[in-house]
Amino acid sequence: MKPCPSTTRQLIRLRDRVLARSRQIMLELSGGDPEGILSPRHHGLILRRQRARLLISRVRIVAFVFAILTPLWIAVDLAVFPPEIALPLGIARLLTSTAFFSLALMYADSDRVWHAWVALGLMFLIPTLFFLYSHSLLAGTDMEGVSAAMAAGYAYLPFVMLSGLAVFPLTALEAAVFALPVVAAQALTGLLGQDLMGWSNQLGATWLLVLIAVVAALAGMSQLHFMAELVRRSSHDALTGCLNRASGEELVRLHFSMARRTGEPVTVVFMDLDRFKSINDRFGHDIGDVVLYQAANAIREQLRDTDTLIRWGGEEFVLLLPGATRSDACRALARLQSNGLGLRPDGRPLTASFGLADTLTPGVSDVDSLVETADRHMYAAKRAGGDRIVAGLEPTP
Ligand SMILES: Nc1nc2c(ncn2[C@@H]2O[C@H](COP(=O)(O)OP(=O)(O)OP(=O)(O)O)[C@@H](O)[C@H]2O)c(=O)[nH]1
Repeated sequence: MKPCPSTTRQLIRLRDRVLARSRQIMLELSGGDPEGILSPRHHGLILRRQRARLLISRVRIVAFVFAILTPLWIAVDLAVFPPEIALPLGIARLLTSTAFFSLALMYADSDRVWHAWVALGLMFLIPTLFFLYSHSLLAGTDMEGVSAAMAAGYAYLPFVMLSGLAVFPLTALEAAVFALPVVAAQALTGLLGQDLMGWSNQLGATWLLVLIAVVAALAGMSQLHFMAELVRRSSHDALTGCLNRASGEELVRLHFSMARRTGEPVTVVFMDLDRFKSINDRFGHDIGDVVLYQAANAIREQLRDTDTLIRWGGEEFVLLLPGATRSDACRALARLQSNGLGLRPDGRPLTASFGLADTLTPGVSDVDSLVETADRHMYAAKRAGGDRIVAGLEPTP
């Protein structure tokens, strides 16, 4: 007996709702980012590069502002201090300003982590040296009234410096490393008897400085946490939890340049699910989404921790296999094919067409040609009927 068409439609609608809800629950449980699709190593890599870029740009802005502000105070020094103090202080200010200007020009387009650390180190070193010099100059002289007040102002420079820690997204350890020399310089002036505040205030001032450093470091840490979350969200595809195309492309470029430097191979696999449109057409878009999600999961489970799955767009994915030649990748993909990518809603196996290229493939000279070659091979697999791997290694018929 043939089932009544309206009952069939109702059953399909019910199944759609159940599957859509289960997909939603799965995504909610995983926070939209099923753990492991993107290894922490890769997420860390992108975050580190973006943070380094941000740190360097902030250092350069702050350095530029201080390069302008530092010499402006020369007029005040000349007005309140005697020439034997105001003149060397003025020269120190000009040197400090020049150092800040140089820092503002450094590492313009860099996203290297060690560049960011060097820039931050200089950012704190330059005013610390100025503080130590100005302090030793002013501490040896007897001053009263406005001059004494202005001289005491120099003693507060470390407080300004350490509150500036809050501007930078840093870990607790990094904040401690940058804050420690400043606290040490401030304590040193007290130990050497050069305190402009008087002994009674010096200890309390050092303690206050540490507290300010801790609070500023907490602000920097919360910035870092916020940034990590933003990077995670902006770099992932919400449906499958894979890296999205923009971040994926960045990672492919990064691995390509590392492979060029080290001579290690890296393989890019273009993968396109076969006849995916017919799933949407027959069973609806929500079921199509579930199939996509399950396929991404199936691939993830079979990847190594160092491999990355990127959703390139629609039902097209890119697999990035660092350290693998095309032959290695073919073996991994053959395993993937035999274990399967999940089922189509009608119960038949879901298949895909794979196109490969590695850094040793003839004609691959840059990252664009690497991706284009893999894409071309994938289309060759598609033209040949799908459900196959084309690596450019096959004997020509
Ligand atoms: N459900 C769902 N479908 C999507 C999504 N992104 C793209 N698609 C669909 O994927 C289908 C891709 O269709 P085609 O490019 O014709 O590819 P195909 O049907 O897989 O055919 P072959 O690639 O030749 O095997 C289209 O129906 C798109 O609407 C998505 O996020 N969810």
